[in-house]
Amino acid sequence: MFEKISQHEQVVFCNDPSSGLKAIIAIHNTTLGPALGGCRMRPYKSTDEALEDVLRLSKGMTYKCAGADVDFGGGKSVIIGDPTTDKSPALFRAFGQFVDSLNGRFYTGTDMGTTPDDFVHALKETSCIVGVPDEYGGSGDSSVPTAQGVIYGLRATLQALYGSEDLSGMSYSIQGLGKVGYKVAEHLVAAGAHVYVTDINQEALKNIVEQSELLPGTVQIVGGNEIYGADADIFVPCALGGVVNDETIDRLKVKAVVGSANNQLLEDKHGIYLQQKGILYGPDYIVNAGGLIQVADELYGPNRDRVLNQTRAIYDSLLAIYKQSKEQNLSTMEAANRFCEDRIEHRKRRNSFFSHDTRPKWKVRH
Ligand SMILES: NC(=O)C1=CN([C@@H]2O[C@H](COP(=O)(O)OP(=O)(O)OC[C@H]3O[C@@H](n4cnc5c(N)ncnc54)[C@H](O)[C@@H]3O)[C@@H](O)[C@H]2O)C=CC1
Ligand SMILES: O=C(O)CCC(=O)C(=O)O
Repeated sequence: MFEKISQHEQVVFCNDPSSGLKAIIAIHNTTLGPALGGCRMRPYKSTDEALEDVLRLSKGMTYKCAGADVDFGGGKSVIIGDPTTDKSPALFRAFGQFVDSLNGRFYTGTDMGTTPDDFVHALKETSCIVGVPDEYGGSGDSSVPTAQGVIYGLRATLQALYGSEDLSGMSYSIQGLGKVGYKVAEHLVAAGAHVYVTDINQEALKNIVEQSELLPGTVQIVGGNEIYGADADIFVPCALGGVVNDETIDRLKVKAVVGSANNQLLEDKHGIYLQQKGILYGPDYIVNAGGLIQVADELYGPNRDRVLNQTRAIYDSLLAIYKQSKEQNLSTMEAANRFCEDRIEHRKRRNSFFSHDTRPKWKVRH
């Protein structure tokens, strides 16, 4: 086990038989501040699969926090269960108690399979919850700024590819029409684009088709596997991670991959393969940082303008990473990783120079 978690500071297994909660919290690195990251709920096939996911996701959060320049570290949690049948107030309250037991080392909120309303129950047990609805003192649905950030990422990518950031007239293949993917699809169709969409949820597909009838762009539904070969300009993964892999890369006809899904590359080497194939990759943790920016900002007192400005900066960060990758002949993922690792290293030196006990410097509202 220690070999498996060797890059992480702490991993907590949470078991509450009375509510049925089985969860894992992983804290990857707290150099920049207390760990922050959402909670994913999935019917994982095994504990190993859940552990693998939470370890990868929490590491990604360390890089995402560094890339977005927020004073938090990398953490994430997963609940093993089916989000359509296994949710209950008791389950989220039990989860909240485990989060509280970490005494401010870990803050959490929504991710795939969970919604802001779920965390209203957890909030009764701990103040270390972010992204609950406004009426509960939170900053609301973090998928709104995440989707905005994806749109800035798409604009920057079009700018890098074609010298124009105009979204219209282009085509996009979107995988997953959940909280983030749906908003991205809606925005693109409203801009006059053609989108190919796929989801395992038929209701989400029906909704976007109905919505598109009122908008200038068009929507075409494709099968789960067909999305990889869709004749689109940009592939926009907004569901699971690991979708850019040995099998799918050969099928991609797109010029770029830019989406919200965490850990899109099965392994970092797939970023190099994309580069070799002439496909521009927008590193996921740079593109999808909008939600993180909002929930991190919430702890200083929510301010929508501040969040919007910081989310807009995703455009510039991405262009800077594309430039660096070109100049240094690195994949865009390698360029992004270097940028974030430098920031963390720099802060590590400052932390130890001043003191070991200055975090956290904000007061959390109760
Ligand atoms: N919600 C947020 O603010 C953020 C989300 N992300 C990432 O973005 C991705 C999407 O997140 P959310 O929209 O919040 O999740 P969600 O649970 O609201 O939506 C996910 C959607 O993907 C669909 N889906 C699942 N498996 C699929 C498959 N094999 N093929 C096609 N569709 C499939 C689901 O039916 C659902 O509609 C996740 O990887 C998440 O970690 C990243 C940063 C922030
Ligand atoms: O969006 C959130 O609520 C927290 C940030 C996060 O978990 C993520 O960016 O994956």
